[in-house]
Amino acid sequence: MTTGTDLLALSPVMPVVVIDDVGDAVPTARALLAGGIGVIELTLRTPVALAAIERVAADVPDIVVGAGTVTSPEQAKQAAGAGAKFLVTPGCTDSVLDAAFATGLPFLPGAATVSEAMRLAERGVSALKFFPAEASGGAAFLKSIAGPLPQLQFCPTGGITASSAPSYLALPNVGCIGGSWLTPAKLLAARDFAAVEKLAAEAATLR
Ligand SMILES: O=C(O)C(=O)C[C@H](O)[C@H](O)COP(=O)(O)O
Repeated sequence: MTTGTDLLALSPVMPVVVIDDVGDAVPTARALLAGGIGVIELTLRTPVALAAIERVAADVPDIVVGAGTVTSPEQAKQAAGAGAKFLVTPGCTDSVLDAAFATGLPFLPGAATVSEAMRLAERGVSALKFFPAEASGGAAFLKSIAGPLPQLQFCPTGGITASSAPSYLALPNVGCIGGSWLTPAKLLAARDFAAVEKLAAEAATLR
């Protein structure tokens, strides 16, 4: 996997995961993998996120682990150092984009408007995260821009559920969708990894 476009092809759903207890990282990754999802985005929203990436990279080599919520150049560097195989950003600035390019990792920069998407395309990006998807116009927005921007592929994320997923996945410019519904905080707090595996198995058949 070398480009953002390769990243979109890994799975119909990119699980967006918030880890509070670093001990949950490996069992969560194993549960997703057992359910048929071969990719995990660990968000840099908690103090243990980088350690969680390190553990998954070391202990669950069969899942492709990446870092989400990358909002600064330093975080891009740190995530790469921790063993992340890809980066995802909710939006994008020039400095974050430069730092992401510098890691050499595939990455999905976030965009929510046509102009943001065009600016990223000018920088050579062809796979983007569309965030926050539901709040920014949802599937109808992506359908509208497939005509003028046919070269761009998206991973819409934000407010998507198992029931709204098919309307996104049916679009020609959607490579995969992102969502946190496979790993709800409640299930992780209860360490109910069997339930995570079940949600993953359902998500794996979405496309
Ligand atoms: O953390 C990031 O980098 C984000 O951009 C936000 C996440 O992608 C969404 O919070 C996931 O959306 P939900 O599935 O609605 O929970």
